[in-house]
Amino acid sequence: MMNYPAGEAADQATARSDTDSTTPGSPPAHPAVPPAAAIAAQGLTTVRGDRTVLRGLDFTVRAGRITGLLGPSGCGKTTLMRAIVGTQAKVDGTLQVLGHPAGDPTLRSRIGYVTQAPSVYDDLTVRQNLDYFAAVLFPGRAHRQERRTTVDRAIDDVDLASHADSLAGRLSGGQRSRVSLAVALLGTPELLVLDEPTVGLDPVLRRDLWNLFHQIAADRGTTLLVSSHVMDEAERCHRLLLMREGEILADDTPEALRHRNDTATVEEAFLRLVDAAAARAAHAPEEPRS
Ligand SMILES: Nc1ncnc2c1ncn2[C@@H]1O[C@H](COP(=O)(O)OP(=O)(O)OP(=O)(O)O)[C@@H](O)[C@H]1O
Repeated sequence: MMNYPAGEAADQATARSDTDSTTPGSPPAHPAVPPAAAIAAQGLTTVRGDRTVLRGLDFTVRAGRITGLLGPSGCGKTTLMRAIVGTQAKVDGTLQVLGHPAGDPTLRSRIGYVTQAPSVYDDLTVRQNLDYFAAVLFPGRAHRQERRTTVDRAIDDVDLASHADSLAGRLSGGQRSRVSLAVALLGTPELLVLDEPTVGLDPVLRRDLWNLFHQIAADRGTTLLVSSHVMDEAERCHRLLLMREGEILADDTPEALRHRNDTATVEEAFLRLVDAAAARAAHAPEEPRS
């Protein structure tokens, strides 16, 4: 894998510049120049089957930053990501992505989406998989050199040069996930939506992938929205959206979350916010939950 600068120092430096907050109860800060929003949601509600999975979400995701979408299994992270990339039905409210309504056809080439299940062809090699998707993105003989350069770069990005000629079906789970990520990187998307990209990876690979995410954000100006239910990954993000049961509990930097909740870790801050939300719900009038 490419040799990336230490992620955490870079995170802390950039996190310090993201000091405003939309967590309920916190004083609003007013930066001189409001940061651009890559994603803006208002009243975002989604029903799946007979359940309301997202419940009136209001949030923004900043351009050029890494935003972690964290919360327990089943809280609605994948559903929210599907809404953002335009593959989720029954989405109500307002959801603007890169200045367009989510799902707008012009967004297709501007967003890279990596689902939890790797979407690769097992009977093709790593390079053949990437060649195939590159041919869709950059068709024709005129783009031959561009295809080759882009495929080489994507393979290098995810540290699979030594497996470029291996069949995808013979790779480990983590390696197949990285092929999926390489596919998403081919078109140099402005927004990368990554659904639990580090699940099942060993600590060294997880660190290397997070360094890659920071490199992509810093060098290419890409906005990354990365879901995880592993709270220690929270510290690697510039900003966090903490979710629980279809609601956003906090939208802030890791540092501000720890500070405001007077905790040593984001995980403890999250648990405090969960307890506070449960206490509020216990005192609120009964509402029907579908
Ligand atoms: N196809 C579906 N039909 C009906 N309900 C669904 C469907 N897919 C997911 N759900 C429900 O939507 C809720 C949110 O699921 P979602 O996959 O968005 O959660 P998640 O936070 O991504 O979970 P995980 O971390 O386990 O991937 C869950 O209660 C789930 O049961």
